[in-house]
Formats: sequence, C-alpha cells, structure tokens
Amino acid sequence: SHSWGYGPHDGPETWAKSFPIADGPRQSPIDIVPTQAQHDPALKQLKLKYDPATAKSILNNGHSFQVDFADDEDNSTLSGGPITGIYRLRQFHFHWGSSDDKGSEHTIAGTKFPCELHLVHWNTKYPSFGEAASQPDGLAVVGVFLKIGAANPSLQKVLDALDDIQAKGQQTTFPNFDPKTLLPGALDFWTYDGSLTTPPLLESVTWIVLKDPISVSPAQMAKFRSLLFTPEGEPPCCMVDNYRPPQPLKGRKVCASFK
Ligand SMILES: CCN[C@H]1CN(CCOCC)S(=O)(=O)c2sc(S(N)(=O)=O)cc21
Ligand SMILES: [Zn+2]
Repeated sequence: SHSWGYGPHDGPETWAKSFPIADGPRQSPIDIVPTQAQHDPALKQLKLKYDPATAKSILNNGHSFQVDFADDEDNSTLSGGPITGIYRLRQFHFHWGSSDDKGSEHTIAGTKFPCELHLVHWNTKYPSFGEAASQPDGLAVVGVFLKIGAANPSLQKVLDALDDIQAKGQQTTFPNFDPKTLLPGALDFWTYDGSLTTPPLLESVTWIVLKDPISVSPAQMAKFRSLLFTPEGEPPCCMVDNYRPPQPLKGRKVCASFK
C-alpha cells in the first residue's frame, strides 16, 4: 500500500519509487523568483466566492489536517485569474515546519515561510473531483504564505478545533467557516502549471500563489506542531516538516498578475 510520509525512510526523496511522476516535467512546489516572473496583463482578477455554510468537517489525514467543504453545488467557487470556467472549493490544508525558519512548500527567491495554506479547487467541466484530479486543467490550488507576526483571529478558529483531531484518522464537524477570512487584503498572485505536492503528485494543478502573506503568531505555530502524524495508540510522532522542497522548473514560465 502507498505508505509515504515526510521522514528519512518515506519522505520526498523516496517518493519517485512508488510515484515515478515525482521526476516529471511539471512538479510542485517551485522556488518563485519574482525578478524572473513575467507580468501578464491578460490575467484577470481572481474571483473567490465562498459560502461559509459549505464548510463541513476537519480531519487529521496523517499528512496534514484539512477542512472539507460540500462541493455538490457551485456555492464556494474560484474563477478568473489564469483559469477559465468555474472551479469548486473542495478542501483547504496547510504545510508547516518544526521551527519558524522553514515549513512552506513554495519559496520566494529562496525564502522559506513557517507555513503555507492551500485552498484546493476542481474544474466543474469534469463530472467529479476524482476525475478532475487526473486532468491537466483539473485542479486549481491557491497558495497563501503565513508569516510570523500578530496572532490571526480567523486562523485561531481553525486551530481551536485541533484538540479534537490530534491523531491520524480523527475528524470532527467544522460548520460555518468562511475561508475568505484567511486571505490577505490584496490578491496579487504568481501562477504556473504544476502538480500536487504530495503523492499521487498528479500534474493537474494550476498554481495560484498569492504575493502577500497572512500573519501567524509563534503560539499559533506551536498549535500546528501539537498534531500527530500517528494514529491513537501508536508511539506519538509530531506532525512537523510536512512540506515537499522546491522542484526543478524544467523550462516553465511563471506569470505575475502585478507589475
Ligand atoms: C494527503 C494527500 N493530499 C492530496 C489529496 N488530494 C489528491 C487526491 O487525489 C485523488 C486522485 S487533494 O487533491 O486534496 C490534494 S491537493 C494537494 S496540494 N498540497 O498539492 O495542495 C495534495 C493533495
Ligand atoms: Zn498542500
């Protein structure tokens, strides 16, 4: 069975054995070099329309934790930006480090952030999420960097639920949450064609990485690090450093929505 992780024996350097696409032409994340990104005036404004009523539950999946959304209707959607059509919000999750000097997946000219938020959307031109996940234009993930600063009240609502999902496989209800409150004021972004950053590493993601970070306090970072990779009853292993390092650009262009 595909037991992959982030440790020395099952981490990103080993994934190509079970998932050969790990060495593919459009892998994620990447190091974004702002001076080498091309401003594309044709890029539309990002349109994020989220209905808090679609928030359903929060789950520790043993790799991260995710907030899952009802995606049977067009109630929480992404459109505009680099994408055509309408993509539905499926879930959001995070990647973070064991210390504040690392944790993000994308980097900016080599700079790592302590945490990165991913909002996962799928293209409604396909009949289901699973079908979309295998198509080159099937998914669109909005990435948001978290930077150490003031405590983030909206993030705190998410972190307050972590006590109930400490171990792998645990989940609880998480109603009435508006993910828009986790976004920075400006929606300037970089965009490029990439992949899932975890197995199955499918090359089906249009990445939309926001330029501006949101804040997270040191105490809030400690809350992320209180989660466990391991299920109840197994020796506990702290959920930290659940990030894949930047992958080769292999000739891809990174476009910027801003000058
Ligand atoms: C732990 C597994 N993470 C996966 C799970 N999903 C893929 C499931 O494939 C179904 C065929 S997902 O589409 O929700 C998704 S998005 C990202 S990321 N870090 O690139 O934003 C990883 C993952
Ligand atoms: Zn992710």
